[in-house]
Parts: sequence; structure tokens; C-alpha cells
Amino acid sequence: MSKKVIGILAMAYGTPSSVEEILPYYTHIRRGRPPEPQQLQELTERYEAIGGLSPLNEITAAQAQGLERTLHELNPAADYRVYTGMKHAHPFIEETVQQMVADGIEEAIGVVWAPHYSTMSIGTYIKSAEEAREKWGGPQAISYVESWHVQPLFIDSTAKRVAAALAQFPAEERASVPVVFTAHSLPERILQLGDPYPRQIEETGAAVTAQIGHNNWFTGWQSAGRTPEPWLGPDILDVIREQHAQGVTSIVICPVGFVSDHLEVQYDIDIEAKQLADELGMKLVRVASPNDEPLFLQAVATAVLEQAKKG
Ligand SMILES: CC1=C(CCC(=O)O)c2cc3nc(cc4[nH]c(cc5[nH]c(cc1n2)c(C)c5CCC(=O)O)c(CCC(=O)O)c4C)C(CCC(=O)O)=C3C
Ligand SMILES: [Fe+2]
Repeated sequence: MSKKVIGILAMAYGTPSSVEEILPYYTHIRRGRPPEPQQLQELTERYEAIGGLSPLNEITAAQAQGLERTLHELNPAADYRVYTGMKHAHPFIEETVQQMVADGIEEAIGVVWAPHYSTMSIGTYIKSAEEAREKWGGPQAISYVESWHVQPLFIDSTAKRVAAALAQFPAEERASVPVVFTAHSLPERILQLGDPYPRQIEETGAAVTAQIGHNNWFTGWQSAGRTPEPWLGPDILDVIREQHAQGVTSIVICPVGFVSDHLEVQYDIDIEAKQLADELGMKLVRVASPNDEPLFLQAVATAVLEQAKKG
């Protein structure tokens, strides 16, 4: 008897795959409102600064392959097929759900390539998937992993990478180096909605630092939107200035709200924050991204299998 195929809807942010696609991509992020020429120019220049385009789509593809391989290793009795659907680029979540229906997938698990739940992040991916499911009349059921921010193997994977960053400082200095866990800022109004996002980022930071016995840590925000409404702060650039004012000379930044190398990591931290640190004479070390690291993929695969058990 052939095994029933279980579809995994792995959802990622997406990035333009050519310079021409930057405009439609940016327009999609802005819910159909095209950016001003000046804004488009600035975004294009940020992509140029990291080498022309982002490595995100290749990394998302490698993560999907690695996730499928890891699921088979962890549970050889079942047949898993990982499908990638993106929020702001092709194949969109809606297109991928249509493909799953065409392939006869009846049962599926949804998971997002981001650890922390917010109504404005993971919540919107799930909403897109559910709208697509209604539109295409299937898969019959998708059960979603809502967050995996304290999944033990994710904590192990992050703790190892944070420890490797701290190891770049002499042993006697390490305790005095603050580790800042950052995530993409969101509008402050999520707080009135009781959104779990800020608390979940704290929980990841607490678990990681407890594991490596590093007490000097806090959270910060990055990549806030350039809109008039207030966004969650403090911004990482203000954190760096504040630490400098307090006499701190070294800092480790762990962009724990992201799981890949891409624009928000390679530009906002590696270029912009690094330049500020340089100007202030501070040493900044950024923690490596998980990308398709095996331990990280085991974490996400385990979260998927636990969700499959819950149904
Ligand atoms: C919570 C969150 C995550 C983490 C969770 C997750 O991964 O889902 C994330 C990830 C990412 N965000 C990305 C890129 C962008 N996000 C933008 C704008 C925005 N992001 C937002 C939120 C998030 N974003 C919000 C509320 C806006 C304002 C939109 C509005 O106007 O309402 C803009 C527009 C210009 C700008 O504002 O910088 C860009 C280019 C890339 C891909 C980078 C690459 O291409 O390498 C990635 C992984
Ligand atoms: Fe974004």
C-alpha cells in the first residue's frame, strides 16, 4: 500500500528575483499602493549594497529541501512533501495551495519560517493560507504551527551560534559583552491587542542565555517602518548609542526574529548598525543566521511533527 502524502505548507516572506521585480514586490508589501520613486530608489540601493539582490529565495529553497529530508529521517513511516508558498513573491501562498490541491493533498501542516507569533506576522500568513483553502476547496484541513520560539532544538541551535559570537571576545571580557536579541519592529498598536510577539522574543532570549549562562542580555527592535505611527522601540541604533554612552565597548547582536541571511540582517545590521558601531569605536559581532543548518531544521521538523500529532 502506498503511503498517504502529507503536505507541509512552508511559508516564507519572499524577495524579488530580479531588479525589475523590486517595484511589484514593494507594491505588494504596501498592499497594492506603489511606493514613491524616492522610496523605490532607496530600497533598490539597499539591495545593491548587499550585492544586487537578496539571497533569501535560495535560502528558503534550501530550507524547504532540508526540512523535507529531516522529516523523512525523523519519521520514515510517513511520506512528507514540502511546498513553499511566499507572502510577497511567487509562488504566492495562494498559488502553492492551488498546487497542493492539484496534487491531491488532503492533509497538511502549515509552518512559517519565523519563530515568533504576531497577528501582524505569522497571523497574516495563516490568514492567506486559509483564504486560499476556501478559494480552492482544499486541502481538507491544514493544521498550523503557531510559533516555535522556545522549541528546545531551536534554543540549542541559537545558543550555539550566540556562544560562537561571544567566543570572538577574550574569555575575561565576555561577561561584560551585552547580547541584544532583535526582531522586526511592528506598530505599537499590537500591544493593545494583547499580541504575544514582544513576550515571545523575551522568552527566546531568556532560554538561550540561560542555556549558555550569559546574564548580560536584553531585547531590541530593528527595521521599523517609516510611517508616522509609533513602532515598537528601542531601535537597535538607539540601543547601540545608549550602550556606548554607558561605556560599553563591545556588543553582540542576535537578529533572532529572522531565520535567514537577507536584507534586514545584511543591510540593517551588517551595514547600518555596524557603521554606527564603527563610528563610536565599538566592536559589533552579529550572530550567524540559522539558514539551512541541520540542528535548526531538526527544530522546525520536530515542531511540525508535534503539530501533526495534535492534528
Ligand atoms: C514581522 C516582519 C518580519 C519577520 C517575520 C517574517 O519573516 O515574516 C519581516 C521580514 C522581512 N521583511 C522583508 C522585507 C521588507 N519588509 C518591508 C516592510 C515591512 N515588514 C514588516 C514586518 C516584517 N517583515 C512590516 C510591518 C513592514 C511595513 C509594511 C507596511 O508598509 O505596512 C519592506 C518594505 C520597505 C521597508 O520598510 O524596509 C521590505 C523590503 C524581508 C525580505 C528581505 C529581503 O528581501 O532580503 C523579510 C524576511
Ligand atoms: Fe518586512
